[in-house]
Amino acid sequence: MKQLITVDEFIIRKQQDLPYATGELSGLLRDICLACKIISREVNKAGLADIIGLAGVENASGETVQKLDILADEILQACLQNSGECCGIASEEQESFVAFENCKKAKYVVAFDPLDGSSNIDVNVSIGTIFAIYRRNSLDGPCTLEDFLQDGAEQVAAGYVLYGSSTMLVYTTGQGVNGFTLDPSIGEFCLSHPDIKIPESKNYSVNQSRYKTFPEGVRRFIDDCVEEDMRFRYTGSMVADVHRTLIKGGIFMYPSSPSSSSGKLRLLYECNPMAFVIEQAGGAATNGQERIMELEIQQLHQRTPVYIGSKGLVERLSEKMELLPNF
Ligand SMILES: O=P(O)(O)OC[C@H]1O[C@](O)(COP(=O)(O)O)[C@@H](O)[C@@H]1O
Ligand SMILES: [Mg+2]
Ligand SMILES: [Mg+2]
Repeated sequence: MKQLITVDEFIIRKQQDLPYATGELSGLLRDICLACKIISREVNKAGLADIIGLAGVENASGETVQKLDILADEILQACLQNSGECCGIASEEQESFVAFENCKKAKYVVAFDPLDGSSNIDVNVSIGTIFAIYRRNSLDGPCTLEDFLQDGAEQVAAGYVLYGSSTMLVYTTGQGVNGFTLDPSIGEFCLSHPDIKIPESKNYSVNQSRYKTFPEGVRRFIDDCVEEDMRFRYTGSMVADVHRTLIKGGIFMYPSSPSSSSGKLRLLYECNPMAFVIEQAGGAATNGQERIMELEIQQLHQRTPVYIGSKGLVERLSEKMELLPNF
């Protein structure tokens, strides 16, 4: 029988490679895994329970919130608050960050998109959770806004859980990327994709229906993709689109438009964590001019255009954007 390595076992082994590590980050990663297993269970039976549909409110980004967005947000917050390793959280579904009174001495803060791709919930297309972990600037008192407003390059760990044909955890602590598939019969994430490297390939992923609104450089790049018979794929869930890009290679794009000069996706809990994963797998992530993980962040829900994937394609796109005026 093939030897199973659970994510807990994997984290413990990695921990032994770092003699100075105290186990707090490992504990935090395990708490995120627990929360995502609970979310996965809820997602799988969502059609049977009364949790599909609109929550009747808008979030800080002005987007419609679904009942499952709120449930996932509550599950993550509860698991992290109970963990003792997390000093506070920032979430897509909450206007401001939450400082945990019971864990003022904890070293880490976590930013997350509790449920990504929520427009796909009611049609059974893959959705996910994205998370980013930062070390606090100072351990005095409760966490502050500045603890969350750090460059993506300061991330200590980041990753996502994809609720797809199987549930999968993919994460990095800055030493490569590993993927774990949830075995529902034993309730454990087991190592299935060790040391993931993103290949170069001819796949592109973008919301084509917005083509006319894209900057000219992006339009010409997409024209080349069509000309070269590249494979087009787009689900409308960033987690699913970036995961496919990670495994099969290619580029995922969410450009700016005249009505939204910063695009749609959020830097803190969508673009930075995905950029960390993709870069650690050998790929690249840019806003068209600068590396995503070096962008200055001033607000929790700040948006950015994003072009992310295989290095060669991201470089080609950046060159096109440099040559052509923005609009
Ligand atoms: O419908 P559009 O404009 O293509 O946007 C799709 C994008 O919006 C998102 O759904 C935004 O994320 P949320 O569902 O977490 O708000 C991404 O997952 C996805 O890439
Ligand atoms: Mg999202
Ligand atoms: Mg979301």
